[in-house]
Amino acid sequence: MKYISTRGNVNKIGFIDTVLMGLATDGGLLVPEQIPQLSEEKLQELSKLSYQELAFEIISYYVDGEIPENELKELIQQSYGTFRSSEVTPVVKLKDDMYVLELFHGPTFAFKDVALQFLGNLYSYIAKKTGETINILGATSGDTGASAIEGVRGKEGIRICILHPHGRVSKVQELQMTTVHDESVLNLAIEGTFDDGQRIIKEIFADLEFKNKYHLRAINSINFARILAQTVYYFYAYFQVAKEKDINSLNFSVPTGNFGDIFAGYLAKKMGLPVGKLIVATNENNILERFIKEGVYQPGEFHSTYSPSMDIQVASNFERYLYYLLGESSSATSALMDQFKSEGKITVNEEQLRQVQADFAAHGVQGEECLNTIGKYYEDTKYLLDPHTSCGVAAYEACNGQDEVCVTLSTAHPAKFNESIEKCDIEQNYPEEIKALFDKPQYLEVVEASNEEICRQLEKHFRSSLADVK
Ligand SMILES: N[C@@H](CCOP(=O)(O)O)C(=O)O
Repeated sequence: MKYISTRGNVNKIGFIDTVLMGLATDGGLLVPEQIPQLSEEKLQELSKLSYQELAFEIISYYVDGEIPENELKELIQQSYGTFRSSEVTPVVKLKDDMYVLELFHGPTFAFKDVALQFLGNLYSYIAKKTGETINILGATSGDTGASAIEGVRGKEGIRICILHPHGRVSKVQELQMTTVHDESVLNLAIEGTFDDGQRIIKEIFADLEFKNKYHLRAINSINFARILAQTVYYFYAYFQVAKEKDINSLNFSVPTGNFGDIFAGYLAKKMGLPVGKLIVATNENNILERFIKEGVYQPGEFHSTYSPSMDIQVASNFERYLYYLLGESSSATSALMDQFKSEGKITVNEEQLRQVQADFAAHGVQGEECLNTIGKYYEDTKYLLDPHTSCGVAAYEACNGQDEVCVTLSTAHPAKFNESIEKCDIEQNYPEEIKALFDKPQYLEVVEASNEEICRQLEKHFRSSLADVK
């Protein structure tokens, strides 16, 4: 298994180099040269496995022997041993035709833990094996930050810097990131939006001299390892639903911001999992909904919403999908990404739009609809949705067809978004870990959202790594 760039200007590399490269050096995203195809018999076999066993099987296709089997198994056990549910990502039935895939049983109560517990351990493994210096740079709209920090804190030889948009994440999200008192962790609250942070880190990664000097590594879903670990739970959910229902295919409704989570579902489908519709649920920041409905990918006005983790205009993983939409043509992908840079939009032709609509359905959820859905499901089922999951459920209601069965991805625990839940007049019980955050001091720096300022901060934080250069 080798990896190539969506823009075609990176020599083929293996799995560990892919993890270390993060953003491809030509500015594109790394993808597997060929996607493994699983037969029906293989799927049958996989359906009998525990989450950890399944993760091992799926991940092995992509690691392709670069990590010895027993060590990969150990990495996976370590990563999911921190989850509060023995099933890791349990499936809960809410309606006859709708299940919720609970992805929030990890240490920071968000779906990001599923991949970032694994990636944190993987980075630590690579650091130990190869002596590579791991200085992580990431951007968050709320959930990735805490999850990434939790995934690597206390691990020898790893430092991390996370950018979050100042005042635009929920209080719990902010506390989860900023109450970690560890000299290897730097939290920068930027005066701007998540898109500013994501643009800045991508520009810094593209400055290869700076990236190499400070050994910068990616933790966001630009890193293919993130997508890979997230693919596992689509398989797991499918197998759990298939155990109790006779299904030929299964829809998934996915709260979507950076397009990484839903792209993992797209990858599972390409591997042969019988996925029906992949439903993109957005909030008022609906660039993806507009693209799927109209074929034009163009950022709109930024909105602060009840689901802050999805307050994203430019979705990182969109380029990975574009590459497949364009028949795996790196020259066509580069041309469209160049056009996006110069004109600020991408328009696909009618035939391509038909393909997009065969791959995805979409629904943009407005604030009121998000809160009403939380209220309605709480009243009807006593199940409390967080505002992101609520967007997913509202999108299932809008897009799931008759006789179709859907799994909605529950991306976070409602306790992370008390501001929104309180608006629904619902009182919730907070997990002890979250309650405890409110008594802790915070460590963060509020900084201007400029490349110069962020580089200055990184030089300070990662300075000692210069001595470690191999
Ligand atoms: N929604 C994310 C934004 C970053 O996305 P990622 O999947 O690329 O890490 C967040 O909560 O931070």
